[in-house]
Parts: sequence; C-alpha cells; structure tokens
Amino acid sequence: MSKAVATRHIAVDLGASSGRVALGTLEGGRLHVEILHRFPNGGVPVRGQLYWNVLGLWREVLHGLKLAAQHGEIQSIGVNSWAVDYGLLDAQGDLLGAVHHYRSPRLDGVMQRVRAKLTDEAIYNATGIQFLPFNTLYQLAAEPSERLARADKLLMIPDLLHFWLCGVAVTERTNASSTQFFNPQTGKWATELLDALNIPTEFLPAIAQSGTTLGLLTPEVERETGLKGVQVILPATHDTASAVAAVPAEGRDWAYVSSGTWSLVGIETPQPIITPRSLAENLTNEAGVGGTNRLLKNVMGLWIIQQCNEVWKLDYADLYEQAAAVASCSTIDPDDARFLPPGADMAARVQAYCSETNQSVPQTPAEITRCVLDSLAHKTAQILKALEDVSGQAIRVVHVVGGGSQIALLNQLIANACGKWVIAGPVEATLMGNLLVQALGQTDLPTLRQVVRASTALQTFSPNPQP
Ligand SMILES: C[C@H](O)[C@H](O)[C@@H](O)C(=O)CO
Repeated sequence: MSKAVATRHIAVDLGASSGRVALGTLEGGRLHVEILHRFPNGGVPVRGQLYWNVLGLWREVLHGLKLAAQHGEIQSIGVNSWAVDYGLLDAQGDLLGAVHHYRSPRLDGVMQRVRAKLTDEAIYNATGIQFLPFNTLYQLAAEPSERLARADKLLMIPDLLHFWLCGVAVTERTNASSTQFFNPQTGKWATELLDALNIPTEFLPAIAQSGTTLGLLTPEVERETGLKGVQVILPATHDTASAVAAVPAEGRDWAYVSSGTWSLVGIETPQPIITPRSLAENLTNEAGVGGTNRLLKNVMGLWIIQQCNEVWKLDYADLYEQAAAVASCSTIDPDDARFLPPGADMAARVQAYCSETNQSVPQTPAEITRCVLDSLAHKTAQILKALEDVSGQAIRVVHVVGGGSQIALLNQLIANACGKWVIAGPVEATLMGNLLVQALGQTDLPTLRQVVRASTALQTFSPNPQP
C-alpha cells in the first residue's frame, strides 16, 4: 500500500463548538496532519430560537483554503460535520432562510407528536435509528409547510458546503443515515415516513457513497482561494463516521467511544441490527465507511462540562487534574432531557439532578466535573453491555478517539467502569478518517486503519479500581 509519491488533501472538520481546516500528506503508508486554520462555532440565539451561522463558517473555510493554497499542489478536499442539521435551497440554489440548530426550542414536543402519529416500530424498522428529539425527521416535521413547499433541495451541512465548493448537490450516505428517514437495508430514503407526515420528498438529493469524486472546485472558489485543479471527494461526511473509520483497531472484539461534545459509544457490525431488542435499547444503526454499519448510542458527552465551563472559564487541563483529585460522589444520567439545551445554569442542573435523586450535591467545579465524568463512564459501561447483548459480539478493548481521548481521567474511569482495556487516540480521528477516505477511496478499512496505527502514538489504560 505504501506509495512512494506523496498525495496531499484538505479536510474541513466542522464541530459544534469549533471548526478546522487541515492539510493531510500521505506518504510511505503514513499520514501527516497539519491544522492550518481553527475557528469557533456555536449556536446563534435569535428571537428564542437557535441557528447556525453557516455563512460565517463558509467564510472561515475559504480563509483556510487560501492558507492551503500556499502549500503547493493538492489533490482533493472533503468536508465533514456533525449530523442531522440541513439547509433548504430554492430552485436557484439559494439558501431559503437560516439554518436551524438541533438544540433549538422549535423542536420541543415534536418527536412526541410524530411518535403519536407513526408507531415506534414503523419508524425504527424502516431506519434503525435511535429516537432523539433533534433527528432530521422531527426537524422537518417542525418546519412550516410553506417553507417546505418552496424548497427545491435539502442539503445536510457538509453536502451544502460541497455544493458551494463544486456545484454538485448530493447527500453522502453516512450523513443520510443520521436523518431517521433513510433505510439502511435498501440504501434508499424511507420516503413512506415523510409521506405519512405530509412532508414533501422531491427535494431529497441522490445518495452517494463516501469516496465518490464530485468534481473540481468552481471557478469562483478557485479565484477566491488560489487553489487550482483540486477535486471535491466525499469523505464520510458525518464526523462520527470519519472518526470510526480511523479507529486504530484490529480484529473484531473492540468497541469505540468517539469522545467530544457528544460521546458516541458503539461497535462496527457487517449489517444493520434492527430487532425488538435493539429498539428496546434505543440503539442506532448509522452507515459507516466501506458498507459497514455503526451500531451505537449517542450519549450527551462533554457538552455538560463545556456548558459549565462557559461560566467557570477554567483551563480544561487544570479542571481535569483537580477532578482527578476529588473523590467520586454522585452520578447523573447524562442523557436526562434537562441537559440538552444550552444554558448558563448547567452546573445548577447537575446539582438539581443530584439533589432530586437524594445524592450528595457536588459543589465545586472539580466536584461537578468529576460527577459528570463518572456518569459518562458508567453510561459507557451500560451501553457496551447492551451492545454485546444485542449483537452477540464480545468486546475486549475500548478505543477512545477524538478530543476527549486526551482526558486521561475519563479514559481511566471508562476502563474501570467497563472492566476492559482502553486504548486512547488518535485525537484527530475525524480528520484522519476524512483525509484517508479521500486519499484511498473505498479502500478496505483494515488498510486505512493500518495507516492510522503507523501514524499515531496511542495510550493504553488497564482496568483497575484506582481512578
Ligand atoms: C447531533 C449530533 O451531532 C450527532 O448525533 C452526533 O452523531 C455527532 O455528529 C457528533 O458530532
């Protein structure tokens, strides 16, 4: 596999709290990643609702591409982001209004209304997706029908940026699978669910696989950035799918935690697992690279601590060091609905949960952080058990990838709670997965993961009772 000639690719990774433009160089079976541009992201509150500033993100992406153009010849570019959110375009290709944020209050009660109309079995059997109030299915159900009637195209966030980059409008499969109106068995949109809710389906684009070449940058983008002859190639556009592709695992007895704002806890299976048991566990089946299935569960993740720290303004490394020094006390269910919306009162919500459940109430930032990390570790252990039961696959090792893999305390707590070895890294799994799918196409995952292993230093945590 080791090619003598280096190839160079650009990955754009848009996360809920920040974005990056990175340059990846693949040479001799190793991938070198250089982050050229970092920028903040977040919800924009307007008149009681929450939106994404996609035009601001686009400006940052263009700036990153200008920097990339100074690095010589580049073969391709691909964009990934969080899932479920979308832009609507009119027949001229112009955005129809602002792009809604999945944590916006417009979704309050919508999932319940849809579930009262369609049975859980009908939705789950067609899609295999975890019931989460922000899934695209419920977002479309919350749209005014006049806005939907004017829409000519629905594009998920990375697909929207690919459209702006090269003028081609498709939906990449890993992101399509997050919507809860994609059927992973047929590989087609589950239009019957939308029909039943009187939601039009004509605006759904064709579904394309990761590794597909969409085309060259438009002349406008070339002029704006100075890049020339760069192909837009679809990575796994759902960030979690890119991260899972870059899990440095071998064999089959492993699970992953893609650890960041969200904690995505799952395993890879050859086929979707859609059974009464997987429905009862509310497990999700999202598409992975190379036709794999990601059987996983969303856990609220580091979001709770991030929101607390918006107020505390502490250095994260110091905060985690202090949290390691305090004793475990109480635990919360991180997926309790109260933790989903943003808010300066997040620490108070954690305290209220502890008080309502008759546990001791953490007081200091270190105690609250410890409580959240302990809770994430316990939740991870519960989900791994459910994944083993539902799939029949034994899990021996847990790979923690993404930004959260740098938190040694959390890795150790996960190892302890699960009684399994944890291998931490790479931190940049999403960028690596994105870049390697561009570089290697629909290659086999073992080859891709071999490159990740050759390019990354990993850390191992053994399960023991000491945090
Ligand atoms: C809504 C979340 O973004 C989504 O469920 C999760 O899979 C993700 O993309 C985390 O970045």
